Amino acid sequence: MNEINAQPVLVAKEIYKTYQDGNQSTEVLHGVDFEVNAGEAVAIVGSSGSGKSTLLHILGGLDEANKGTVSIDGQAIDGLSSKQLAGLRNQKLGFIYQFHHLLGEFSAIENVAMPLLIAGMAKKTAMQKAQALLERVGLGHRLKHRPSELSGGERQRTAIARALVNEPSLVLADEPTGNLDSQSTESIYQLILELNRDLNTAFVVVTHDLALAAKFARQAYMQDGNFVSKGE
Ligand SMILES: Nc1ncnc2c1ncn2[C@@H]1O[C@H](COP(=O)(O)OP(=O)(O)OP(=O)(O)O)[C@@H](O)[C@H]1O
Repeated sequence: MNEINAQPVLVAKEIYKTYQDGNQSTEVLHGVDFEVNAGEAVAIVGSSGSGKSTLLHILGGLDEANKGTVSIDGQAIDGLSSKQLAGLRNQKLGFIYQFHHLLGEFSAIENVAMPLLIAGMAKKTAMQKAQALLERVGLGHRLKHRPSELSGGERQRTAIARALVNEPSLVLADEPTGNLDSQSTESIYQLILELNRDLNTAFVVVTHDLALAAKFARQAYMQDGNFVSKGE
């Protein structure tokens, strides 16, 4: 890894999160520290309820911590207005969820172009970029298909193309293959790792599957709301 690559793209310090449910409050993250370098591929693993999704939401600015700081590419996200945060998310981050969240009334290429159009890019250029990425994820023959006309694996490939179209520094993925069969799961992980290598985009992927996590350069293990060393 060279000097430039070693810059952190994400720094989270002392993250605490408490959920309030009526009178009952439950602390689910207890002072989590987490750092990701540019171009790194990290898998977060841990048992159900250990706090993986909660942490990922906070890292992506989709949810707020009660305490602690998160910086993306050197910029603190705490204290940003919702408009500034939306702008930062659009520029710096990509998200892939278990469910694809594609817009049903739009084609694959339109779905992928959407973040660029939102960011103000001219439609022709946005569509060209979207097409190039869909070709890169193996969907050059499905550009005009709507989500309902795609297979589960194809929908997730479209969602991956959409997450990458803004050339983010970091992609956050929460169980991106949770709804897919084992063959599609394998090929989606293969694709994620290829894109990580080729585009030098950092990926943080939450999975409960240790065999899939092992394919990543680094594994981070969560247990009861904090990271632990392997085997703890
Ligand atoms: N909105 C909420 N309100 C109250 N408690 C919540 C809320 N969201 C999550 N929790 C609780 O926080 C804890 C951590 O949940 P989280 O979804 O982060 O875990 P996880 O490790 O991602 O689990 P899984 O692998 O099952 O998705 C769980 O005990 C969960 O019940």
